[in-house]
Amino acid sequence: AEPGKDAAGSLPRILVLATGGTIAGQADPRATGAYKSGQITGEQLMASVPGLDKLAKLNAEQISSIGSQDMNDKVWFALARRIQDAFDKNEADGVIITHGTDTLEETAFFLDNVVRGDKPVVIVGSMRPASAVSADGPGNLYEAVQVAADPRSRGRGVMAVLNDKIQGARSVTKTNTTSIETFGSPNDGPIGYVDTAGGIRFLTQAGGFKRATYQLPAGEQLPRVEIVYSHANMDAVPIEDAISHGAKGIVLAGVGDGNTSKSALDALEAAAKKGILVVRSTRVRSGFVTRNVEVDDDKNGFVVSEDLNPQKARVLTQLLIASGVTAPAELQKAFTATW
Ligand SMILES: NC(=O)CC[C@H](N)C(=O)O
Repeated sequence: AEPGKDAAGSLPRILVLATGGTIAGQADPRATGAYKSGQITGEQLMASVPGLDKLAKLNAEQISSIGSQDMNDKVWFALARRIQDAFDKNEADGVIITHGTDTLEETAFFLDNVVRGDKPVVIVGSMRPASAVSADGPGNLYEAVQVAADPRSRGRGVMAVLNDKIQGARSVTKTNTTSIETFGSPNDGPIGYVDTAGGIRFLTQAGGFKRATYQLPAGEQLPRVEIVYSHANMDAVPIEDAISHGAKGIVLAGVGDGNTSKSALDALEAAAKKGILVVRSTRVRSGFVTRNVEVDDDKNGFVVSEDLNPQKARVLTQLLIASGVTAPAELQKAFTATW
């Protein structure tokens, strides 16, 4: 069969779940340079991109209309359940999520850890609103459909598609506040490229690292996990604050290789003794956090985030706490990607 089409020649069925963000944003005519996220629906978005109907049979549903700075557990759970249902009932061959770019990487990583199956899930956004000169949304959406509709995209987990690059949920991160060239994978680069003329070029095999799939916890909320950002002159106050507000886990956005001051370390050690899960990540953009280098993780009962940045380490910490995992070796293993 031709790529993207099954043996009978029918187009792949793509479910588009719209959540809001700049891709659905419009300029506010009263203020130059200002615009509002999430003003147009997924349906309207797709209608604005010529040629999509030749790539796939698209069906859009509106899950929310929010800027992704307001992304929350409720929308995450709704997305995860809808995607799983569509796959389990064979209603769709792939899913596209339209999303704001601010927390796109967190939603991608959350879904990568909870959705079962090998059908493609693509998350897409844009940096410029639909009404801007050279809006990047329509091109990104077209490329997202190309990727979601292609059988070679199976078994690759959740992928972010923006600005001609296909990036894995574990690696992808926003690197520039305003440029359209913002999403990068600092540790391992994109998993592929896509453009309207050349199609898709994957640089990696499908499959990738082994992933556990976590169950969604009952209720509409993940456990409270705080990120504490380290810096010069760091004291214990932010850690004590997190504990007094009921944090079940603390992710350290450490300096360097996940380091922090003596007083902050002492507070983290005390937190771990109380049963709070302490994960050392880093404020540094790239690299891995390594166990037992300057900090005695074995003695303190800490876990290191490896290559996961603080905001993704937070999501995994939440899922692990919700799953009742407490054994240190098992916790550490969950953070380490093995191929
Ligand atoms: N470029 C964007 O998508 C940013 C808009 C908004 N802050 C959001 O994340 O939804």
